Amino acid sequence: MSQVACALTIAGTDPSGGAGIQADLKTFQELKSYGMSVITSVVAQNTTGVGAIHHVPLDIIKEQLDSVLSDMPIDAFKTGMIANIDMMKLIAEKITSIQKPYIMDPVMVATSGDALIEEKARDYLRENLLPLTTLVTPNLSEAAFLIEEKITNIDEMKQAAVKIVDDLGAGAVLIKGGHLEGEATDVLYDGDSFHSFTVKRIPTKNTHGTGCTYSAAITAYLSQGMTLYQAVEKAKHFVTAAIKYSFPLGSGNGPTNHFALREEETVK
Ligand SMILES: Nc1ncnc2c1ncn2[C@@H]1O[C@H](COP(=O)(O)OP(=O)(O)OP(=O)(O)O)[C@@H](O)[C@H]1O
Ligand SMILES: Cc1ncc(COP(=O)(O)O)c(N)n1
Repeated sequence: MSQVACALTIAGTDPSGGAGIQADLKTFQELKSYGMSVITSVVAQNTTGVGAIHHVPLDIIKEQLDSVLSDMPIDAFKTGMIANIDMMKLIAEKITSIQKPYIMDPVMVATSGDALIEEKARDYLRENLLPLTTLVTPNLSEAAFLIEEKITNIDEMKQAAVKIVDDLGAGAVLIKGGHLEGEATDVLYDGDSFHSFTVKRIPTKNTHGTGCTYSAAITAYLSQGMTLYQAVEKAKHFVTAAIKYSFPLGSGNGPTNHFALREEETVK
């Protein structure tokens, strides 16, 4: 590692600051990794939903990747929104040279329900990008899409986890249970053993960007050399605090609070 741990995100944007690249960079900064970003799509969105999407031209995505990869150290990286097959092909080709932990947030729809990737790109993602991952972090509906079966409880989350790693070829999987009833339980499976991470559900509608923030926190901690288990454990703590201290900003689902660890310090 260089003087500072370096983390890269390859994803779409959120001008309202709660999700996408903006959430990733805030999280990297807050957790003390040096943050870098390659933008795939410029998304006009806020807490209420998505207005419009401009896909960055492929040659400019390539130039961004080349600029970072040819000059900067990378200790871990993540992908978020990758809207279509052409972008996925390019990114798959470029990231194979990185040889560092790769965390994929298989973003498909925003909290608001708006689609963020083309339907036919989902199969490409499963078949071509998933096998390159160190960790994939689907929510319940993304995991259900990956295995083509419904998931309605923790046992089914575990069965899905085994399929995603053993059959589909992910390095490891963290299935997020934020959309289940009751406690917020996530299941980590690394091909060997299971770990569950459970917190009491926080009563809030301000969950815009939780998935992005969580996977960015895991990426930051992995960039600092932690084991997968340690990184997920600490990231779960971070995202839970970010939800607990979330901001009631905007008129839809407000953003999580990336200063949350500082809030915890002040109430100690
Ligand atoms: N109300 C809540 N209280 C506590 N933890 C929560 C709550 N909602 C979600 N989580 C946790 O937040 C993390 C993100 O999970 P979630 O399943 O919501 O992912 P996501 O669907 O990708 O995110 P988003 O809801 O932003 O689209 C997980 O650790 C989940 O358990
Ligand atoms: C550019 C971009 N990427 C991802 C999400 C998903 O956000 P969430 O974490 O709320 O599901 C989003 N709304 N916008």
